[in-house]
Amino acid sequence: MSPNAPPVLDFSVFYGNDTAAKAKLIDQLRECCHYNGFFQITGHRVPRELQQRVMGCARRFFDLPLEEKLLIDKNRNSFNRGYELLRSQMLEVGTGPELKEGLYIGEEIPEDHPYFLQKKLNSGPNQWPPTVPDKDEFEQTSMEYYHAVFDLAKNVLGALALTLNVSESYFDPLTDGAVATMRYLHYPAQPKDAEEKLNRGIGAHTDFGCITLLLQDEVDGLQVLDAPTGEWLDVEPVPGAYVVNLGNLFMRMANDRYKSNIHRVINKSGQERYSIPFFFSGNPDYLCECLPHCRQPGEGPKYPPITVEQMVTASYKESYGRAEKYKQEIKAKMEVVATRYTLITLGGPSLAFTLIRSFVFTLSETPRYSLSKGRDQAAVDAVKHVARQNGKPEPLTLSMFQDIDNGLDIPSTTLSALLTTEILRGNMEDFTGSHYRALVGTRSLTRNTFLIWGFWLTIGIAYPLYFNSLPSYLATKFSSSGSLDTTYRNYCIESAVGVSGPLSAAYLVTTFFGRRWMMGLSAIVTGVFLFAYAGVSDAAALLAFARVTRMLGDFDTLSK
Ligand SMILES: O=C(O)CCC(=O)C(=O)O
Ligand SMILES: [Fe+2]
Repeated sequence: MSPNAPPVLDFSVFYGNDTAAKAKLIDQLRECCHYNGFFQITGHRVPRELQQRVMGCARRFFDLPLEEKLLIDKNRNSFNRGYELLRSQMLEVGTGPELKEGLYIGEEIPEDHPYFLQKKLNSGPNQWPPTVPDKDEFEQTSMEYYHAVFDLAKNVLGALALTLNVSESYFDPLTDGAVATMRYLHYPAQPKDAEEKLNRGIGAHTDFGCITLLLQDEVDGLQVLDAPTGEWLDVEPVPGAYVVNLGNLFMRMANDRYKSNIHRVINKSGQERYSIPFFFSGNPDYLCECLPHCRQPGEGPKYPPITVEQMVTASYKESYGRAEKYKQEIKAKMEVVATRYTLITLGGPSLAFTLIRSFVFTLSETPRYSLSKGRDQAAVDAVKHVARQNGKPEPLTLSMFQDIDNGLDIPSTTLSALLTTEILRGNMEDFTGSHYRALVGTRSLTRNTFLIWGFWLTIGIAYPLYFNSLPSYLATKFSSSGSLDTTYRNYCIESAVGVSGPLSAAYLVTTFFGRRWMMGLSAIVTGVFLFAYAGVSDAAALLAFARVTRMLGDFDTLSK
């Protein structure tokens, strides 16, 4: 064992009459508290046989199938009792959720107990596993052990009082009615090649409460940070010993003179590891103030008074919140991957169909477009082509168009392409008053007109609601990273950029490419972008790609 590793001290002298030996123990404890707040004790009064029995309980519980352990899921109550799933907690920033599962047990607080009624810290009935073998023995051993370690914690606090040169009973107001939690912990054997940083049994942390008494099995993994050297020291398991460490609450009361030290667990042993920490918080209403002899004359306390309950609750919130946030981030990343796969699945076939449509099948320009360009023969050919494809007679001929032109007395010069202004004028003629009057010409026409307008109005409202509100609702409901503002900002940008799609399409179809090639080209570019979209990894690039594909989509629609 490295010389700085927490020393193993014989606590039995605390109970004996050898004052010199007791004074020496107190000095050693004081030194440990100043150094890093960690030490191990043997010679306490918790029987070895009870320790072995309780370790057996821990193993028995964790051997249960997951669904049976989940019957007493800790998330079902607010008083910190029950089963905690693997990877629920995350104490160290920058690591993954922790590779440990736990069972939280505390004093049996029935629902008519004042602590339960007043919703005091971690106070409520225990959640016992209904299917654990030897259930009665399980509950009885767990509580017997809890009370034995509770008493030991009081003794250790008595000894710590002596290190501060106050009476052994100094902490009685803290220990009377104290709340404590013990955890059965199981660290599954970590895969050999697992990345250490992401596979902590417990990430580097300090304990929240007053003091912790930890029973380890024979598998090592606990390490304490040696502040002066920055080295991680192994806290080797000593059969029957308790690893005692001070928590943040004690350090605060001691005005930082005594240390609550950083520690962690990495189970590299290749074996299952079990441990049972006992976290002694104290009476929830106890006001933690600066302890005597923890400041120089004239020196003020570093921290204002705080109750045990306030302090411990805040620490819990912080560490569980971190694990939750991490999981949300992973979820968001998974969503990006899922989007990629969706786009590849959709973009691939659409690109293939575009290529087939452009190069395998002969696609004619639409007759209406050809006519507007004065290409009557092309219009006739297109209609014939469609008829032929469908095995129908081909009734349309060029002379039919010429007859119509002659009948309308249109001079042959206008058979050439129409000017854009002429097309526009022609289109505007549709908007004369007589056309609108016809819409309400009879009762049934009026009814039908208003019904149709009503339908389109509803569709017009439903469309943006569906495309904008639903995704934004989903984005904010299921992802912590997306905010409503961001989602709407993105839609505004997308829609504004999208306007350029129809405008450029309106111009480009009048150029040399015509409608057919512009449609084909835009479909190809859309397909290429959909593929490229799939490779995007950050939010800004995703937004940019969404805008371009939306613009191309509008382009495509208008060209049709
Ligand atoms: O399991 C261990 O050895 C340490 C547990 C611990 O540090 C904790 O639960 O806070
Ligand atoms: Fe700890």
